[in-house]
Amino acid sequence: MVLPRPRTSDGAAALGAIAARPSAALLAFDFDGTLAPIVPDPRDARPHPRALAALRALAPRVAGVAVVTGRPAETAVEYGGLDGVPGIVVLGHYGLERWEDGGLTGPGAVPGLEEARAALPELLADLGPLGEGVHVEEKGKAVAVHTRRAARPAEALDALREPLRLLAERAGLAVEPGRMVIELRPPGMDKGAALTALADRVRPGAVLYAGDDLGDLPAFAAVRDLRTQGVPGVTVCSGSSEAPALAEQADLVVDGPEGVAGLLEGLLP
Ligand SMILES: O=P(O)(O)OC[C@H]1O[C@H](O[C@H]2O[C@H](CO)[C@@H](O)[C@H](O)[C@H]2O)[C@H](O)[C@@H](O)[C@@H]1O
Repeated sequence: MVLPRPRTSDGAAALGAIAARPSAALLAFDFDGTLAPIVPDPRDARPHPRALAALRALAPRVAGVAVVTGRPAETAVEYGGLDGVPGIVVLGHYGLERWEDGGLTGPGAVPGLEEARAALPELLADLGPLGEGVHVEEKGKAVAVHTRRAARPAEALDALREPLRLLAERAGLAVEPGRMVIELRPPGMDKGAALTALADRVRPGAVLYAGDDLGDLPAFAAVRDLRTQGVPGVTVCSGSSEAPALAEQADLVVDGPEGVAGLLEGLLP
């Protein structure tokens, strides 16, 4: 398989370094929209079969493989079949949780979440007909309000922004906007801090991070920061029409999870 060519010289140098010496590379991926194609019901999300197969094959050859996701870590492990990827680390809830070798670590109850949960039914009812099809994903340590299945998903999302911002402020939670979703989650962690901590542990010779959504921007910034410390890094956008801001900041844009699968296959011997 041929490797795609990043459009930046930094990205090209990093991908070249990874291909030349995979044993020193840290490869990290977002789950939904990057490894797993976007589907209407979050419970149906599963990795692209070729991406998962390539990840399994690459894992023993690299310094580290990680999934950094807004999902609870155990949900990503279950939906992704990630316990079949040797040595993988799964950082859930934007890095608050860590799953490794079958063990999970993370914080306990989240202050303010109960208050947010209790307020959601009335807040959604206030949307009127625009709210039909809007649904709440219960994530244990966060709640996500999804509009993908509404008749007018983008309009419903826009109508929810301010009420959810105010609710999060009252409850002391962070607002995480995404692809037809707004999440209320614990503050104080993001994918950038999660990736930085992981890189501190792995001490890679080069890093690749692939994502598809706004929540991945801090991880892109972490890759750029690693570059300033002399660690080559490449940011990859799993492209879609829903998150143009991410494509603008990526060294390499590929065509969704299928493109991510092709990239991983290109790294295989
Ligand atoms: O960090 P990620 O792994 O990308 O998780 C972010 C959110 O992804 C999920 O929602 C997205 O994928 C769903 C399934 O394809 C889709 O229906 C939804 O519209 C997308 O926003 C997940 O349900 C959320 O909990 C994650 O926070």
